[in-house]
Amino acid sequence: MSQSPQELLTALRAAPPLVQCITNYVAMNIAANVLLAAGASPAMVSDAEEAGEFARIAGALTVNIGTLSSPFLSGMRAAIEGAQAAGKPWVLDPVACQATALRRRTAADLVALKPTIIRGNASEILSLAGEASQGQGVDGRDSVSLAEDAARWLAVQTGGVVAVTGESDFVTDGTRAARIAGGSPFMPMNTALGCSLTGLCGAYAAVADDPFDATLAALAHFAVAGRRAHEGAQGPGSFAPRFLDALHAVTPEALGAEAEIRALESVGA
Ligand SMILES: Nc1ncnc2c1ncn2[C@@H]1O[C@H](COP(=O)(O)OP(=O)(O)O)[C@@H](O)[C@H]1O
Ligand SMILES: Cc1ncsc1CCOP(=O)(O)O
Ligand SMILES: [Mg+2]
Repeated sequence: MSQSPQELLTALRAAPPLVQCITNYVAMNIAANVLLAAGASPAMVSDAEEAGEFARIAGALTVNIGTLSSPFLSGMRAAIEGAQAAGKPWVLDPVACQATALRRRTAADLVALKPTIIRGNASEILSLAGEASQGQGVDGRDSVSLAEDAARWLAVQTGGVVAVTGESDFVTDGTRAARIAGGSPFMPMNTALGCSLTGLCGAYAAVADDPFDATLAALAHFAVAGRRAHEGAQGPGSFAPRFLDALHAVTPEALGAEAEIRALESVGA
């Protein structure tokens, strides 16, 4: 039986999950505040000496290659091993994976470890699937619809869930798929909101039975809060605090009522 975003937000607020975020220097503060506002408990723990131990006690792990370096990578590997040993979900954010040989190689190595969820913009998901990508550094430059087949292929390869985000979002586990509408054009003008959404996917995955339901709930929470925050915002600056407030103010009932999730036909059903 699938769990709705309303049920999952109720569960998350009842028992805030501990989410280990190995994320980039740009995102650390923003993502922590986003998770706290939504109702989760973030911890930015990345050193290899403790990352594996921490992953065993966290509800979920998120791994982000935004400011990639050897120490970060060692921490990621230790943490993934710890999460997998403890049966905890882990989420990959392949930031700018199309940009350099190091990023392409690292992202491919991490994908081979079979993340529970991969969340990226369309340019990143295309690149992960070995297709041409127009991404410019960390910014997506391709449409979500162009990356849908790449996402399905990647989901089948990993056995996990793949989320492609942009003006409207797409989620698939290779069999099921859905689109989520909402958000705000000010969101891509605020750095690290994609990274923060990856953290929130981890939070929902920690409380959900099924990572597909968790991903839908996280994306819907962002879409609803983004749409609410857009009202009255003058630009990206005034949007940012409104967005944090909206993440916090959205109740499970409002999430259920305002989420615009459209299920697509199952492949092979
Ligand atoms: N033009 C847009 N309109 C509405 N929401 C958007 C738009 N672009 C991105 N978003 C939202 O911003 C969040 C971050 O997505 P995205 O910008 O694709 O990630 P990244 O920052 O990793 O490139 C997602 O919730 C997504 O739905
Ligand atoms: C600007 C920047 N540079 C390296 S990581 C990063 C943040 C990217 O965040 P997001 O992918 O969520 O926009
Ligand atoms: Mg990103």
